[in-house]
Amino acid sequence: MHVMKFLGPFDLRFKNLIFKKDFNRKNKTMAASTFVFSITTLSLLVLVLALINHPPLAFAQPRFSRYVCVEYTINNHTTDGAAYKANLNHLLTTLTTDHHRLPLFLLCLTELPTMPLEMDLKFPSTIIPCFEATGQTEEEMARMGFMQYDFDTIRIGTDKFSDENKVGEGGFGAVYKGKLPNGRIVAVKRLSQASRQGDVEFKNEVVLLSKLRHRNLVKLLGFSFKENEELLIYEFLQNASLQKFIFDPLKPGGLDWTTRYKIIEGITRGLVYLHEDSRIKIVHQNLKAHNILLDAEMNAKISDSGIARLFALEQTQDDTCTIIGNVGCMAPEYIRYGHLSSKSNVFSYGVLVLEIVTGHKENYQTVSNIENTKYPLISYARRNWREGRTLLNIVDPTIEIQSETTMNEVTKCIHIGLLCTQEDVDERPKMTDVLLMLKSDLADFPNPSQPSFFMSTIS
Ligand SMILES: Nc1ncnc2c1ncn2[C@@H]1O[C@H](COP(=O)(O)OP(=O)(O)OP(=O)(O)O)[C@@H](O)[C@H]1O
Repeated sequence: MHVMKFLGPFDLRFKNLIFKKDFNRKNKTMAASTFVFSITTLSLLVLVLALINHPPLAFAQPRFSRYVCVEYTINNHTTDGAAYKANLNHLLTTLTTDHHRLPLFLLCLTELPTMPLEMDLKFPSTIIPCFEATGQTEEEMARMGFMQYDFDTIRIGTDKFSDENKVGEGGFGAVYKGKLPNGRIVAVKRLSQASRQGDVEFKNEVVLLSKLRHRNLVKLLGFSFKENEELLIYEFLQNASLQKFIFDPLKPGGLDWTTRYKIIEGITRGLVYLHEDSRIKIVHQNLKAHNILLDAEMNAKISDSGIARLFALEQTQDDTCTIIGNVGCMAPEYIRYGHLSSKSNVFSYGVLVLEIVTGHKENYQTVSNIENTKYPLISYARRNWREGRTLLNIVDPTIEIQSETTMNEVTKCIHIGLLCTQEDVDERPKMTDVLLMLKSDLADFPNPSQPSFFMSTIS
């Protein structure tokens, strides 16, 4: 018998599985019946199936607390069925031979596209672990320097969530500047009604999110909840959000090129971490200038990473994902089919880079039908690029291009922006490629293709 010690944390819950029929959880020897569920990510599916199909696993973590009898059959193979099977086999081998490699393997699985799958589960056959909410001990949390704060302490620290302390309001709720008893200044996000879920689930998700740690992500310091209230406590960023600097007409010339380039590099590194290096892979659901916060030294930090997970319980079976708040610039495949992947993030990143270089906001519009979404900024940049016009047509006039280095960096960033906003998802670079491009010679860059949605927008 294999005894597996799961080193976790794995992004695995049954919360993404929506059972159409209820079953008697107490009865461990259920009569055969069929359950259909949808699942939002293939990696989750693969691991769930691996677990389902692998009875001899025993788990050290308390989260695997119940056992049910399951045998599965897959009814609905899509075009990704082969990849799924190969990965499942690989995963099973990995599980049985070298569990230390599992986290890496999971990262590789998550490169597969997000897709809803329908499956039938048939009961009973073998005993398998069925996991519930992740149990994180107070000790583990303390080790991470992560805190559950007393609600009244935070309420007092924000002067009862006073208007004077309110620094902004987004789709997830209002944000307040606050002070902890140790004197540390923090930002407190008071989650709106829509985010509510069970206390345990909320805590588990937040603990998971707190493990996202990178110098280009806004640090989640802790959380607090009481009755109907849920709070997230973040490090406070003195310079608030990037959009104020690049779009605010009252701040003309607020950002020189060196600072803009540093911000672009920071966003790139933050996304590389989220997509490839973090223990849980995160596709940012709403990448936009509002969600890039700046510290006192104008270092960029991506905010709201993974926060949509807190709302995921409210997904319906048909949703591939739920967007909350004012959306940034969405990729065409997301608008058309609801497909969200790391490559949709690459698209939004490309838009962000073009916005930083041009100082103009991408006011994309969906005219008459979603096939006809127009991206005026991308179209404008692309047209100028194709026709070989001078950089000055594209670049924010407040940027002084005095040296060859600046000229090179600006040109590179426009080129990267155009590559990232290609319509074909496969043609867009990965964020690791983008990071390399920022360091390499322009001559090595491929030419951006001419996608159809831009054609329809060129007058
Ligand atoms: N950690 C923080 N430090 C300082 N200010 C912050 C912090 N987090 C948010 N803010 C301020 O609060 C504003 C609202 O932030 P929030 O992330 O809630 O919404 P948003 O990004 O504007 O919109 P959405 O929720 O739709 O993404 C930000 O624009 C910023 O000015």
